[in-house]
Amino acid sequence: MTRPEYTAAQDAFAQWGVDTEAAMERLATIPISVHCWQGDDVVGFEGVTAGSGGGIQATGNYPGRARTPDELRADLVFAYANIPGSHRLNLHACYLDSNETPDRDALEYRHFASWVDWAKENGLGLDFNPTFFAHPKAGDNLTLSHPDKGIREFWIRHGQICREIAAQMGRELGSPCVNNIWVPDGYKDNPVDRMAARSRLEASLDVMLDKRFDKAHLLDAVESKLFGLGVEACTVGSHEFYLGYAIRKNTLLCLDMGHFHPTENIADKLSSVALSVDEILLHVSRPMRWDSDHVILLNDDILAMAQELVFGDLLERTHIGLDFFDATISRTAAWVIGTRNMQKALLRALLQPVEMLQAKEAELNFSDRFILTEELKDLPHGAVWEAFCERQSVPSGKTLLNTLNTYQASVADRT
Ligand SMILES: C[C@H](O)[C@H](O)[C@@H](O)C(=O)CO
Ligand SMILES: [Mn+2]
Repeated sequence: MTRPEYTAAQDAFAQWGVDTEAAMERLATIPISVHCWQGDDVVGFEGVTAGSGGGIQATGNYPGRARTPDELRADLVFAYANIPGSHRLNLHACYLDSNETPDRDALEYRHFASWVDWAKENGLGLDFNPTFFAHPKAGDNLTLSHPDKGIREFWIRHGQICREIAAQMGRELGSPCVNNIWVPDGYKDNPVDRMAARSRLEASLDVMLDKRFDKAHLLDAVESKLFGLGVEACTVGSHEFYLGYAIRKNTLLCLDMGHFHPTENIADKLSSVALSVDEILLHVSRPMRWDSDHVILLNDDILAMAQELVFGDLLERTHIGLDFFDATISRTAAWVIGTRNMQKALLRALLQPVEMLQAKEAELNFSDRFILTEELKDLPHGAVWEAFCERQSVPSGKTLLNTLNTYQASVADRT
């Protein structure tokens, strides 16, 4: 039954020429790649306790951390049931599901086969990431750019294996698997040979990415970063490095919202990058003073990002992934609320009278553009979101609060 609040909202938006039905239909088709690592504080299932390393760190000791693949999958099933639409799972190589303990250069598809079966059962797509951190051979915060050829070759092999695994995942699921490459490589203090380090990274990537795969199965992405804990002076894979690399090698470019100077506007980068690369991967995140990976809020940064995707007609060639991890709150709540915030931002963007706004700007009528953008903020977006959740059979408001708390209570005794 249609609620009167939705009917009123539909009329309010129609007065601006906006079709709420079309907006909801479009939103339902946008997959979000939910990151596995929010569920267990980036620990993984290798059975070693190396810690996340590489300058990334989950902080907090909230009860309920998933300790096994089965626990993580149960938590994910719960999370997806409370997120409207059909989505993807973004898996890291350190999340293998096996009784064996292969090193990173000995991983095989079969170590991840259970994830693929589970993804099939749950109608999910899979994305993948080689894990270049939390390993003795990454102890110097140098991997693909390490001066030691043996260490570079170890990580190249890991990267090659991960591409094979990702391609097979894509093949099995009939949906291209985005395999994202992020390396922590960098220097705490000012290096004196940046050129050598970057040349080594480039050469390693070239070898790793040499084999061609069908794009229907595998999409390679490279992720840049400004700095991390312990690599404050120089990150080898900087934004300029990877922007150039992605253009030259025709890979996706991954823009992580926490990987730039805190005053930079990441939404502003989308249109610039999209003119030179075919497809973009986003790691939607929330940095606070540094790459702190806070759970995303429905804030101006996220709204601006969603607006650029919609206004710039970039949804078809942008893969929306999430990258946050908070261990001070319920991890399943973090997944659900964070993912829904991304969707709410997209819905708000889809509910804008884009052509009207763009026409005002083209006429240089900045006063009208200003008046409109501010007045439109008062439209009843919430009623459309409620209707969307209802149609997708997921709860909202107090029911969602209770659902999240009940599940959290059921996992709180994990030690
Ligand atoms: C776990 C992820 O690979 C990692 O967060 C990476 O994407 C990143 O953003 C590192 O800062
Ligand atoms: Mn990231």
